[in-house]
Amino acid sequence: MHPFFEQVKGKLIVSCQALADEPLHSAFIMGRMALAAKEGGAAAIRAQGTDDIKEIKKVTGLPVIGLIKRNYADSEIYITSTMREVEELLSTPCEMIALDMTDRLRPNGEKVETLIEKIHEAGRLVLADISTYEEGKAAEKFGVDAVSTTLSGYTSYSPQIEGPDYALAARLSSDLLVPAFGEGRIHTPEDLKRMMELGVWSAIVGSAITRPQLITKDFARVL
Ligand SMILES: CC(=O)N[C@H](C=O)[C@@H](O)[C@H](O)[C@H](O)COP(=O)(O)O
Repeated sequence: MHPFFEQVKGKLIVSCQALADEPLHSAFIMGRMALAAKEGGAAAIRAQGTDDIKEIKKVTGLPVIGLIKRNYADSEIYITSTMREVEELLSTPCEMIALDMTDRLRPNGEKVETLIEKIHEAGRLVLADISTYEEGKAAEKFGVDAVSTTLSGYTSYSPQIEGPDYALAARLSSDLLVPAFGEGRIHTPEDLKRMMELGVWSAIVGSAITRPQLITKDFARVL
């Protein structure tokens, strides 16, 4: 097994992302955010964009799951959609690349197999971001190294629930041979604990730690 998996087993992975329309959009700030996450006990970082990934690696030295969010007119897929994003990510030192592996058409009709092959040839790991159990099973067949519940609630056909998709995480953890990560709407330490107790390999927390505009909103809405 790749050392990455030993490093993150039973641990917290923190997603440090701020897109161009978010207040903290800046590689410098994401580097500092990731350093704070490291000080707090994060075992790895999930990050968006080549500048952020390079800065986070330099500042923290932690393992990084890289992705690029980019919208295309002919597809709903936006997380590492095409070979263009894969090649950009391969220019960074990230250990693992997260790919949308939902059952939806990719831009330009590109095939996910080609992307997986390219990533593996470069000696990196593939994380499948999925929204349903069936997509997780299919991703495993495609030869990915791990799956994450990232997109549950973000495809039209997955359950639209407020909290984390514990049921999906539990099912994937018990049925798949590859590690399953719990991700998406883990808002509190209690949520994280429950997710881990379901048997996930590790869990990824983003907004509740690294999107202060959303954290503030949560406080402000009770007033
Ligand atoms: C759906 C989507 O695009 N999720 C993105 C995936 O990279 C990120 O915006 C999330 O922050 C990440 O998945 C962690 O989830 P949460 O922020 O809920 O803890």
